[in-house]
Amino acid sequence: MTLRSHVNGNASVCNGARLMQMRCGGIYTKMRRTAKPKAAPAKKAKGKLYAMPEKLKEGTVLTDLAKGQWRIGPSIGIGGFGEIYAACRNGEKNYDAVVKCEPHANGPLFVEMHFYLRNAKQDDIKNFKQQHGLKSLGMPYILANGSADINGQKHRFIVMPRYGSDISKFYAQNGKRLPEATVYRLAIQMLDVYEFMHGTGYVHADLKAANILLGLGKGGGSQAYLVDFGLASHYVTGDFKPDPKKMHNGTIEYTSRDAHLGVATRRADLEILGYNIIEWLGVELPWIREKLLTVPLKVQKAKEAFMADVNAALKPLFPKGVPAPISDYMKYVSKLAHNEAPNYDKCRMFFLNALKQMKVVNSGDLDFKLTSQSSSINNNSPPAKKAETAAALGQRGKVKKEESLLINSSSEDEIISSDEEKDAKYTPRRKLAAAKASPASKSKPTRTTPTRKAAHKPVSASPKKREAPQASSPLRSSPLKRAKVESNATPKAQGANAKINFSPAISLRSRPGKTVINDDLTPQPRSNKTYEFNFELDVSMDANVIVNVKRKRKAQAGNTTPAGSNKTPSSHSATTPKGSSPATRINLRKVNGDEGTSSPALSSTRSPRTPAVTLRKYRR
Ligand SMILES: Nc1ncnc2c1ncn2[C@@H]1O[C@H](COP(=O)(O)OP(=O)(O)OP(=O)(O)O)[C@@H](O)[C@H]1O
Repeated sequence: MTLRSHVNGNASVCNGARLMQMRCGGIYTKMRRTAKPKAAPAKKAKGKLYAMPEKLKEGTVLTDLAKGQWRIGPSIGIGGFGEIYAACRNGEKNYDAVVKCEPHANGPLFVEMHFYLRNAKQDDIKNFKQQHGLKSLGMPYILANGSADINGQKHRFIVMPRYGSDISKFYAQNGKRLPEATVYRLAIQMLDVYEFMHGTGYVHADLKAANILLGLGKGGGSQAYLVDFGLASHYVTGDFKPDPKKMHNGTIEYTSRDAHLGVATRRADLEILGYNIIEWLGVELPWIREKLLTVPLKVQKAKEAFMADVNAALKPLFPKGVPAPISDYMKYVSKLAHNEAPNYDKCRMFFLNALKQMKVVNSGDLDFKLTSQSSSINNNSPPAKKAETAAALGQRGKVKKEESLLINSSSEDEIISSDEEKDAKYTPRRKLAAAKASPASKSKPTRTTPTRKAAHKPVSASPKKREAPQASSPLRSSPLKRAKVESNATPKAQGANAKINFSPAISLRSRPGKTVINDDLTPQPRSNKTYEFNFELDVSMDANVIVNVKRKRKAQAGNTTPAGSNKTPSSHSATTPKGSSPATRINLRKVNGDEGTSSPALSSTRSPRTPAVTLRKYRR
């Protein structure tokens, strides 16, 4: 079906595969419709919290807040909840900008926009480069922003410079590895971006090959840009307080230990970079090799074990010897305190020294061609699988873009906290789907290959350091009630020990390779329909369900039953044991059935009402 939309008076047409939102088992997710031409209405359906943006037709003109006009070109990428278009100033021919457009209610673009507006002004970037003796910096910036009414739906858009291919394409083309020297150069460039960003009080939290784009145009190939600031948040400078609402945010393969606990820290960014560079060297990360990605808690544990003894963890990954910069860097990161400012110069030196030894200059185009020398690094070669041809990749990327992100209602479904506010303006992006496949078999779709333009040559790190300000007014700091899960351990120890673990049977779902955001920026409104079910029954979950999670204070011995509850055998079996830590209580209610009916007379034909199911909190 073809849908007509109107943007600033210009008729536009959208058709074909669109993303639509599905809600299932209390989880909001999206499903991409592929072949069926009979599309659902572009407007979000009643009860759906997310909507993908309306398709912008080529030639559409958007007017930004400063009255600048931007002509939309072809679509060049689809992110989790938005679409990226090439764009140019109206009247010009050079599509050297991109427009990222999302429904107004989507939180991440709001976060990204404000991050750019506040912290990544072109002057700030210029000053940073001057202060640090850098010819270029892989920090994007915003050119314009605005709102547009598209097909009756309010959208937000930002305009940014256009970059080239993302490096996941080269990684996949090379059979899942990058040349060693290029890995080190990328690490240095990303540390530069981190230093700039951390200097503004924010962390990125989602570095991965798919979010690193080469510059566009002549010389652009020497600088990599870190994009997608939808997860940017203020880092903590005080106590380490795990936040259940943000646990496991990021891309599961690379999520840091702190992010698994919902805490934004600078060391977490460095750790994420560490996992990436190890992988770029052709090594399969242990939690990927062991196929743990669908269970975030297992990934979290594996990473904790990994970082607890970096030497021992790296050895088997590099049987011919662990590259010095990798072990030095990972050891350094493992020793950082959660609120400690990293020594970026020191980190860059690990990689610069390695480049020196390899006699590779840290300038000129980044080389993604794998030679026998650059691929001879001592690793396990998990990607012993054949390198994929560019053509095959292009095909695969295409297929992936259209694949269904279908969720099933298994016991791994995410639990949505009932503590969430109802009056929030922005909707968090919960990209949760039943992506069971190993990420090893996945890669990002191939992007449009750029033509080259401006010349930049990066130079090594400079001596000047920029003081990171105190995190005072977090853009995404939660105004919401948070679970108190602090431990008494020291901040550093807390990073490793403080945890809330749900039952493995109710683990948070992850999406290998994809960013997952469980944030509280835009709490989910409650559904009108809730269902009650007995935990021990085989329940079909193909219905809208709200699962309210509440933690209780430590129950007194012999008084673990919620007052007035009709306990079922299942809830008895899950009662908090004497002396255990506060329990997690989950209420499951059904509204459009026999809500409030707990008559024993009905029990022969219906499930008994289960007012509360108490789960035990895991302790180490
Ligand atoms: N400035 C840019 N220039 C060229 N391509 C871009 C640019 N920004 C993004 N892209 C392309 O669009 C894709 C999606 O962009 P981005 O990651 O910012 O979107 P997202 O909705 O936040 O995605 P995600 O699902 O990774 O969170 C990128 O992988 C990249 O290929």
